[in-house]
Amino acid sequence: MHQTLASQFSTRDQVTDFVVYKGNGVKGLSETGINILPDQYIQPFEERLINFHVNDRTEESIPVIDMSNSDEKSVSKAVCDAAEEWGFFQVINHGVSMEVIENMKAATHRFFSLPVEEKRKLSREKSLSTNVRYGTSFSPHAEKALEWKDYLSLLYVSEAEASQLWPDACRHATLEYMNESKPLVKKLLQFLGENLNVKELDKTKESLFMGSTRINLNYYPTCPNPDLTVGVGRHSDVSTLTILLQDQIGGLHVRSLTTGTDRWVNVPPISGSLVINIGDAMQIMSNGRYKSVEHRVLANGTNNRISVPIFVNPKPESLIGPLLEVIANGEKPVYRDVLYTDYVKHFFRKGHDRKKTIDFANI
Ligand SMILES: O=C(O)CCC(=O)C(=O)O
Ligand SMILES: [Fe+2]
Repeated sequence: MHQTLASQFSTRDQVTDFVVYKGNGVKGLSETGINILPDQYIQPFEERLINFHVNDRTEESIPVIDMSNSDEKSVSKAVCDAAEEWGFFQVINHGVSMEVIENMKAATHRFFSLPVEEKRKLSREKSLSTNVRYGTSFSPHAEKALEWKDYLSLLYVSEAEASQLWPDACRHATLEYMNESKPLVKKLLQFLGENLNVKELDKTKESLFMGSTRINLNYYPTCPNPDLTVGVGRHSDVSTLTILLQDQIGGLHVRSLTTGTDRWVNVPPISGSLVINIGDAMQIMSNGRYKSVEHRVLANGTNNRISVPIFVNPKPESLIGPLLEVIANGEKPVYRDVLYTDYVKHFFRKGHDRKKTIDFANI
């Protein structure tokens, strides 16, 4: 028989202790069989799904771009158009093998299936490095309401560091997936750059566009009251570009820019595809031409879901602002130059808050 929340935990603090501090995560909480959502996960009314018009018809979603003939002008044009009009698209025939993708998904399940004592070694309190962190929600200390998600976040520094610090359960598959996706990342950045008059992805531009990489393994367990909470709250990414692998469960929603009103579209899972989105750093560098768009993840009442975003970021010490190539023609800059590390700190200081992070770089 399922335990109720009341029989397992008598106070709100006991739930937080079990999930956040003891390292059980929401996965552990879900697996106790609780059938009532604890208070701290109840999102404010305006953040709940009921308030959004979501267009579920698959023909009204983000573009799907076939990368198989990527030398053709039509492909780079489709990428740049999608970056301007949606800020989000899916790619198929992208060059990352199905085997590598399946191994990455299996590795994610393998990591989250580890005993709590193993995962907890990588918690904020215990991890040997800030570059490797297992946690839950987004910033539990800064959030008004918690989010129904656990994660492992890995900042890539070098193969040597990864082989020392990354968990055995997922290290090999994660490195392989990151390496295989690199040509795709470069190609997309080349397309987006050329369209902004950046002639070449030289060393300086590589460091600015893709100087550091973070990969997250996300786990969204089954939730007792999915309508009252979220998997991830509305936010835009702080990356240059994000490459997202999602499984077949679905639940990612993207705000639609084209319809003007507060409309959202569902991103339907397509087997073998990768979801690409523009992040704030790219919106700033393109002086607002490419859009870093709000998205959110629903909690799910019947299934566990996983996703694996690769955040392709500027180097932390990079100064990011509208590119000279963009403003050379007299275009007025709408963002100031900011140190990327300051921008990221600003993002993590608070809970998810829609598109507000980018105001930090407003002129
Ligand atoms: O799980 C997903 O589909 C998206 C996750 C996400 O938006 C993020 O980690 O920034
Ligand atoms: Fe995101």
